Amino acid sequence: MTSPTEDPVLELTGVARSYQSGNRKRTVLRGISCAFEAGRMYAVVGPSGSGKTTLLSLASGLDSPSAGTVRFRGRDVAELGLGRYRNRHAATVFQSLNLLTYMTAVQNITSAMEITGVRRSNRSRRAVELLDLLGVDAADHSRRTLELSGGQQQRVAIARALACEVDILFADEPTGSLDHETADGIVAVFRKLAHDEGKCVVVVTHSRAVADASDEVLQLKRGKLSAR
Ligand SMILES: Nc1ncnc2c1ncn2[C@@H]1O[C@H](COP(=O)(O)OP(=O)(O)OP(=O)(O)O)[C@@H](O)[C@H]1O
Repeated sequence: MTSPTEDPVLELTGVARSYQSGNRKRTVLRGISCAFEAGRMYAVVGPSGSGKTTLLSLASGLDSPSAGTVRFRGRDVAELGLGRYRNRHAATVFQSLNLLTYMTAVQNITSAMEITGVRRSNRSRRAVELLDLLGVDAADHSRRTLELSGGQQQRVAIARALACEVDILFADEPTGSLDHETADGIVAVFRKLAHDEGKCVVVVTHSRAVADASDEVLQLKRGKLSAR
């Protein structure tokens, strides 16, 4: 586990998340403190129900903690605004990918740019650059994503997440539905984004291979972090 450094890109301090169910309160995460740096790939592992996706939701600004703070470059994301944090700094690739399957690979990315404010005249060129970076064949750029393989769809979803210059990329079980070889290709993409592009990559995974390929592993057990 990374201990807080002088300049982490993302830092969680004393983070807890509880859910109210009727008159019962259930604490899913408690006292989570950890720091993430640019240029590194992290895996969040742990048994089913240990709170991995909940942690990802808090770190990525999709949800707010019941206690504690999430800081992006030293600034509380609640103050920054969760929407602004997600649009400008931290993107998430969901298990379901959420691609618009009737659109081409390029169109999926350029439509995401409409929301994030990349200039219209630059969108197609930037989309092609991102698809190239992620190893999507040029012939597949203008195919509807419905017609692409699972591995290629995953690459398009990652490219779309990078549609604006985000610093942090989160992914929830990105290799869960892929065969070993395709999964290895996706892991190589994450490592490249961290090590060559300077992104902070945080992946929730059940895969030992993904954990082994990461620079650091955060192990969750009964809502707490433990060193692996
Ligand atoms: N919105 C919610 N309301 C109530 N309980 C929730 C909510 N979201 C998650 N939980 C509970 O929090 C616990 C942790 O869920 P979470 O999805 O974070 O686990 P996980 O480690 O990602 O599991 P898996 O590996 O199976 O995906 C579970 O018991 C779940 O039922």
